[in-house]
Amino acid sequence: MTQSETFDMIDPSIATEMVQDKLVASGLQLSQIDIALDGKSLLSVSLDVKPGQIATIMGPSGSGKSTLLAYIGGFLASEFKASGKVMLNGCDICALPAHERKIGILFQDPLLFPHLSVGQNLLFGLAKDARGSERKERVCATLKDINLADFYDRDPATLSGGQKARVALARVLLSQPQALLLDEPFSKLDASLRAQMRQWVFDKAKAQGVPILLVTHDEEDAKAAAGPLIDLGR
Ligand SMILES: Nc1ncnc2c1ncn2[C@@H]1O[C@H](COP(=O)(O)OP(=O)(O)OP(=O)(O)O)[C@@H](O)[C@H]1O
Repeated sequence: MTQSETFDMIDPSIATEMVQDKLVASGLQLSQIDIALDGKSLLSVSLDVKPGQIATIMGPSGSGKSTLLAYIGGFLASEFKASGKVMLNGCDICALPAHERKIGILFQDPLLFPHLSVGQNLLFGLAKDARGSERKERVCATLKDINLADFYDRDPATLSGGQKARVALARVLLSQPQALLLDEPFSKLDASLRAQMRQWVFDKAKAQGVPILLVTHDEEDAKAAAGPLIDLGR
């Protein structure tokens, strides 16, 4: 039975509501997330991040920013007690293991596979739907996009910090995640590269309609993100 046949069988007003429910549910919703450590509440958060929107998480050191990302990503350490719902594009992902959540994550220190070239690192990130020669073409187009056109065969160990950050971000985006969690990914870059990278990743995420959660200490990042802001220190 097709979806429209299913809708034909029920009251049209209910069908409209169902369609609207689906539209409202796209993006990333955190509902009453409560995380505690050693019996004490660490954070309580509710947040709605729409497709292509960038939400910023700020707060002092130790306030739980990385812990919140770990909960959403599905790799929270067992020392924490957590409750609350994480909905991604209409699905409750809390019961899924990390590798099935379709969430891209990027940390402060970009990790590239040292035994693979830059191009092979990007091939590894590429979503499985791309095939054969199309795979290499997409990787080469991406390298051009991040101003590293001649870097396909380069050893990642020979890259500068900014170049590594660009490759790591590109690899995450090539996997076509449904949401992106960024844990201070620009903090080791100098001011001009930081602004350039920030713009690049925000533009890409907007184009792909991916909701982003950005952990940062930088007011400029928060201003550029221009989405909802959660301050865990308040
Ligand atoms: N595996 C763990 N076991 C026990 N406590 C932990 C664990 N990981 C983190 N913590 C504690 O949880 C609290 C929140 O840590 P978290 O790393 O989320 O803070 P943060 O806001 O990201 O800090 P920063 O800005 O310094 O990175 C801290 O008190 C930290 O010591």
